[in-house]
Amino acid sequence: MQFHTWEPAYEAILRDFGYDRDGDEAARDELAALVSDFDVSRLDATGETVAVVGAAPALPDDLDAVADADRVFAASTAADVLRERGLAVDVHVTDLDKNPETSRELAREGTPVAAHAHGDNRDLVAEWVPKLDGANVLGTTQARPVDGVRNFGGFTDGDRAAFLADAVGAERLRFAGWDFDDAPDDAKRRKLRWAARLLTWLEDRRDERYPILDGHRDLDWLP
Ligand SMILES: Nc1ncnc2c1ncn2[C@@H]1O[C@H](COP(=O)(O)OP(=O)(O)OP(=O)(O)O)[C@@H](O)[C@H]1O
Ligand SMILES: Nc1nc2c(c(=O)[nH]1)N=C(CO)CN2
Repeated sequence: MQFHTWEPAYEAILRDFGYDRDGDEAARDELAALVSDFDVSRLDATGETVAVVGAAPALPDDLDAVADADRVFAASTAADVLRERGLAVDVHVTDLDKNPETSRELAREGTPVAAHAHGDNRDLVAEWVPKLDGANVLGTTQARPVDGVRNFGGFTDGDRAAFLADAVGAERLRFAGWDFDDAPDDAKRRKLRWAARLLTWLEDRRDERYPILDGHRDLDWLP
């Protein structure tokens, strides 16, 4: 997704949460100093079904879509649930705030880690990105992309995984581990609300219907 297409969504998110754009840009620049260019063609999913795996509490009972998929893009702690059950992770999408040791292990094994920098995880980026095998790190930002730091669209780890799958040519997206009604607190609920909005936008752009969005579709925020 071109940044000018993403930017209205980004600005709506900045407004809603009161995030500081300068903070996101500073985080992006710090990440850019730590990563090298990642060859995104390594993730090519043309013609494939990608499972976009979120970390809803019911994920362990929702693994059929994962087993059926050609590739698995796992968000944050969803990667741990999959690995505990012997299921492969093809990309780990994370802002490093929950399971950075898993990111380190995956990158060491050769699995790409899409590591995201924003204004509220700069300390984590500084601490953990240098510990990851740099050959397997794809730096991402929600601000304007620079150098090796890319913006495929998306906000939470899970919806960023979906936008990444879209960007690398996935023919079909399947969702596992998503539940917009099962958030532990209000902050998470608000973030999931944006995840639902952004996925509604994605399904609209791709002319698809994702059952996880039933009862949660929202395009009213689009300028
Ligand atoms: N009920 C849910 N609770 C938590 N995450 C969910 C849920 N449903 C879907 N997800 C998706 O799973 C992703 C991973 O969840 P997890 O709680 O491990 O991550 P997180 O590191 O707190 O995510 P983020 O930093 O993006 O908020 C979320 O980013 C979200 O997109
Ligand atoms: N500035 C900022 N950006 C974010 C944040 C956050 O807490 N602050 N959280 C995210 C997903 O949890 C994604 N992006």
